[in-house]
Amino acid sequence: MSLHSSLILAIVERRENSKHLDPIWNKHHIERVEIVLKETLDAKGRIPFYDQYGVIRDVIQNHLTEVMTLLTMELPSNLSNTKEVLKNKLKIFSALQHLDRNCAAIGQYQAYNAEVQEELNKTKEHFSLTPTFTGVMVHIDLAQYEGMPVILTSGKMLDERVGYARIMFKNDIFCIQSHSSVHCKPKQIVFYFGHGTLQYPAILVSKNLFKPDLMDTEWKEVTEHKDVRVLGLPISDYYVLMPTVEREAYAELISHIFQGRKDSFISAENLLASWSFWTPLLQSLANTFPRLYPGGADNGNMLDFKLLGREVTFANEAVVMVTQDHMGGSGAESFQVMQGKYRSADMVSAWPEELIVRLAADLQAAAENAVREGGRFHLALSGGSSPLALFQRLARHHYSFPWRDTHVWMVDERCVPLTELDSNFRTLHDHLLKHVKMSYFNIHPMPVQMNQRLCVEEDSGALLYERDITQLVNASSFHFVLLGVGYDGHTASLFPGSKLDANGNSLVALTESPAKPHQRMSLTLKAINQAQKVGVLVMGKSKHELVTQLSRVKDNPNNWPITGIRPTSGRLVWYIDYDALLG
Ligand SMILES: O=C(O)[C@H](O)[C@@H](O)[C@H](O)[C@H](O)COP(=O)(O)O
Repeated sequence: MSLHSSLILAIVERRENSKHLDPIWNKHHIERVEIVLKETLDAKGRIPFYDQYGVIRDVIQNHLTEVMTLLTMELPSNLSNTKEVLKNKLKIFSALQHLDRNCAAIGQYQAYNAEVQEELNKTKEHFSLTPTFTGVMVHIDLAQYEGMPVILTSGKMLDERVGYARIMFKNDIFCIQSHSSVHCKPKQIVFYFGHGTLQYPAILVSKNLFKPDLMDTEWKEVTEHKDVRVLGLPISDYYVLMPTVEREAYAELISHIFQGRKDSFISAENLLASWSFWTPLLQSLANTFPRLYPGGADNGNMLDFKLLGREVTFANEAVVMVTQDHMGGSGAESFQVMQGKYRSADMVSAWPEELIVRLAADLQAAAENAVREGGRFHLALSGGSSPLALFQRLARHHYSFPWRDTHVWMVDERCVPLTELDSNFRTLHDHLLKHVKMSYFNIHPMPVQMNQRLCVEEDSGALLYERDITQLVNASSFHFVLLGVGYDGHTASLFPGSKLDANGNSLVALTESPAKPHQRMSLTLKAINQAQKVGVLVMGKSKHELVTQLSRVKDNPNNWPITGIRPTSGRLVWYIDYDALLG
């Protein structure tokens, strides 16, 4: 057995050997899990390596992720069956919720940049955005752990060198008077990997939780110890278990972790799963400026972070404020939302984040209005990448959105099974629907798969969808249709060159896309133009050319399908971010 596994197996063994743990190892009892590895050292001398990877790839992606999977995986029937352990760990990987930059707070110790300039021979203008500190919140999409945050934290140049995994349990006892009595105290289990105040590896269980069994001889209870505090509690408040035989492995492993050594027993599959889980977070953080911290005890509480719903932010205002100017942004006017006209319709423009905030607010206002007037809100949503930030915003910030009275329809769909990553419905589901409380009956995916085949005319999927619209939506007029626009001027799945009028009176049609997947189902211009409000969302520098072109062309739906969007009695609003508008 390799070093790494022998340390971590202690965690699994404990889980397995304790009859007390099984019933409380779930979201009902666990408040949160914290997995922490703090270092006091800097990255000096290792910069050519470190600057490419940063704290996430260096520590979080391997060591701390490994601890996380072992703490949360289903226990194998036989611990020495490495295949089963691996299978169970991979199950956790596939249940991890996608991470974006809101899920992490990042920092960089102040001297780091000078070290980079020196070791990489960079000029004084060079600024590295590599984080040397991070706190990340992860959620596991399993019924057992729903809503239970797992927090992974690591950093260089912190106040002490310590590593532990702490399971904090909910305290369901409401203490009225004597707060110092034992049952009012925090309930936690700490797998202490060493260093820090305790110095030796140990498992600590709060006395108000349960008394751990000593079923094996590998662990013994320690009752005599120095008078120290461990994670907020005097050591006398814990049952303390120590390994009986001084397992060299612990000491060695810890020193490997602190030296940043990568060798461990983790299988290639495991490594790949971890790599692909962390990559999107790194990509989304690529332009984020880390908070600078002085290092050591001087950090005070400036790296404390808080969890706000699904977001992680630093708890205190930054001491070193970094303005957008450092990033080449344009400072003061960055928060303004501008109103104007575009193609003789209304236009709202702002920096991406403010634009999404505004669009989400407009959607909520439209929803509340519709529900007030008629008890229902019919919303049709597009695919594509632009609305993702909107979906996330709605899911994370709009708790008073009237989802119960909202019907969600699709503007268009790719002819692939709804579970495929390509499917517009799948994207909508993953980023919005599964995070809000909506009735199944109000969710209307397009029937692209019927009779075990995809988008075949004779199966009449388009007709079926049209019938649903006519039956449920008053005068087949959606309250809000959200569109995107493609580089070739397509909107929904209505592409240049396809005879759009040929759809006549139909509301839904099968169409062909020049790009894969070719077959599509789409609302027609007629269906969209009957809506009460149509929003077109255009984001990103890469759309600037298109926005300029569209501002010049006349309405010509056959060449530029988006120009066919002219709501008959409704209102059209363009939501264009500054990147797309100004380039
Ligand atoms: O299924 C789709 O792809 C669409 O509904 C499509 O009309 C989309 O809105 C545009 O192609 C813009 O896509 P982006 O937002 O990814 O640029």
